[in-house]
Amino acid sequence: MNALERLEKLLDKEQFEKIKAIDNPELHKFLVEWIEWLEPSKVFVCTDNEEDEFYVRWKALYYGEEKILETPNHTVHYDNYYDQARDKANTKLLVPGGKKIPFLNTKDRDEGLKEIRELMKGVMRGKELFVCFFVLGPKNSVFTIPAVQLTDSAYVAHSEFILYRKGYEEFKRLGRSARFFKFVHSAGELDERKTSKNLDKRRIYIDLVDETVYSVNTQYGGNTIGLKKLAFRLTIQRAVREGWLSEHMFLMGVNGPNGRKTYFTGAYPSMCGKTSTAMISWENIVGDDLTFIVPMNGIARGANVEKGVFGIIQGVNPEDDPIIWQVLHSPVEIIFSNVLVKDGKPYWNEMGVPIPGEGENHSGEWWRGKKDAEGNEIPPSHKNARFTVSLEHFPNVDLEALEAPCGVEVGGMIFGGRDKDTWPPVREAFDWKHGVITMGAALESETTAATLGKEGVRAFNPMAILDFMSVPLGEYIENYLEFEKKLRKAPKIFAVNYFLRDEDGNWLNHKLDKAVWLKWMELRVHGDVDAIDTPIGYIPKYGDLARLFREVLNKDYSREDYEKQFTIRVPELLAKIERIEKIYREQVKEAPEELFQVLEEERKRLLEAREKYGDYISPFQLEKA
Ligand SMILES: Nc1nc2c(ncn2[C@@H]2O[C@H](COP(=O)(O)OP(=O)(O)OP(=O)(O)O)[C@@H](O)[C@H]2O)c(=O)[nH]1
Ligand SMILES: O=C([O-])CC(=O)C(=O)O
Ligand SMILES: [Mn+2]
Repeated sequence: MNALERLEKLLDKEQFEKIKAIDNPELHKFLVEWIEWLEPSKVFVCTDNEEDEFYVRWKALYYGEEKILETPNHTVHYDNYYDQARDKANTKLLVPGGKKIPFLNTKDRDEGLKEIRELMKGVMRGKELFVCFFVLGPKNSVFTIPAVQLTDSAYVAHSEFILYRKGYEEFKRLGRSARFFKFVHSAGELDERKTSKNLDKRRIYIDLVDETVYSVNTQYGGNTIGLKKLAFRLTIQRAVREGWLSEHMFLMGVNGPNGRKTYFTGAYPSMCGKTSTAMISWENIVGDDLTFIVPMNGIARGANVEKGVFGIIQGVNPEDDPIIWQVLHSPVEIIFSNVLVKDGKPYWNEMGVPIPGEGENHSGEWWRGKKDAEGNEIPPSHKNARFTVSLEHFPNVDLEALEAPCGVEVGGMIFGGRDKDTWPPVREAFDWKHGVITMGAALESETTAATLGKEGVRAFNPMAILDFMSVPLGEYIENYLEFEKKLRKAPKIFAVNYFLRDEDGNWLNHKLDKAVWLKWMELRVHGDVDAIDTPIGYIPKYGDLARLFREVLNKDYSREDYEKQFTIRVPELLAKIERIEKIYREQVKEAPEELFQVLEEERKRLLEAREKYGDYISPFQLEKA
């Protein structure tokens, strides 16, 4: 019996017809093998029909994975108290022979496949399996990658309908020529709150050979939403093989003088400001998490991989995030996850309005002062609580850019992280190579609640992508350096730091100051303002920033603040070069030789400047020079 014949026996006629309409034997084989193995009691195949999407939304409520909130189209979903973030330890890349690759969590492919298959045998007994088709990137474009998702979580399927473009028709159109990704997910056994129970058997295994990802005994989006961080490992591998970039970056349009619009991408680690930057109300968001950048006719062109936002809700307040606030209070389709709910209304930490002292949250029934099993006080919502919503609902979205089959020209690329004491708030690289190495490859950031484990630890995180890296780092950086050679005009590279603090631990910048840095970078892309030459790149002149603070935020910007923020901190910068060089020499090992040269040049410039001006160099001193 061939795969299609076996499928005909397994599926209802209506569901079978939907599969039969796709002429792809590889797909049929994958489906039949997994459906037989998972043993669901029911299978539903989603086409691009709206009714199928409604069916999934309804099932999320029916099975209790989501609950209705007061505002129409709003629901809440909870993950297990210990399943609130990405599980790095149990996320493994399956590679033949289990080859050790520095900084990557690898496992022998045969062993991994065997283990995951055992964990998944019959795991969907008594459950409904959803077969869903989506695409990464805009449809029918150079960016498009089709993907099929099998999941027994209606919440996961529902999230994907919000976040990705539908792909059933694309699968039909492509037939046998589709080079598609495959995702198999099961939430596993659920407890009475409908959250994954067997967390000790939580596994996320990425098969790089077969471009397939398996995820079991977890529900948290970062571990389960196939097209998000699971697909990301696969697209990084493809990008490096094919010579383009697949990045942990937002994509946004910054509005310059006289109606000019310049597109920027920005790579900051999880929970470090991508969404809050791309959402600035007077600029235009295209994407907030994942961007493909492809060279076309010598121009770097970017596209959002997704069409929705799985964003952090903590700290969203009406003053700093008016647009997100407005969308979260309108009757558009939204899934709130791991927030506090009281009388059908969602609440979250630091929302800028009073929060009830009791309700239901990620820990179950909650009251202020409640402690968890470890004795920690449980806040109203989890730090990594999120909202899931389509971008089309945001008044500041650039829909044309979102759907453009050729993407948009990338004018600038920004790197940044949580750094309390080393980098200034914004600076521009001397050139592509300088930026890629001293800003991208040298990125460090403090760990956050987006992953399980300790927070606030400074960690090496090149290009904000280390958690998702799926090829040896040296190859990844080499691909970046090569990328410039395919371009007539390379994007300018910048670095930002929103998280500088003074000696007492107070932030040196307000959350909205980033809006000013963006305007400055926009002007620099077009050569409209001068800058100060420093050992680590170009920084803004005080006068330009003071004018922009006035224009953009209607604020005074003092010379004292400027001087504090933009002081060149030579000891910290030198120590950082030491750390980074050591990591690449001793741990990464196969890094391109250019990386060491560029770091060495930067060190030399810093040492010379220190001779002349001392350890802490005022930007005013450098401006005069
Ligand atoms: N102090 C300070 N905090 C900020 C600033 N910008 C953002 N944050 C905080 O950083 C946290 C996360 O920011 P997001 O923009 O949602 O993070 P993201 O980079 O989109 O993260 P992922 O979705 O996990 O990839 C929130 O708690 C914000 O309040 C800033 O300029 N200063
Ligand atoms: O993938 C997730 O869990 C959410 C996210 O954007 C990140 O952690 O970078
Ligand atoms: Mn992210």
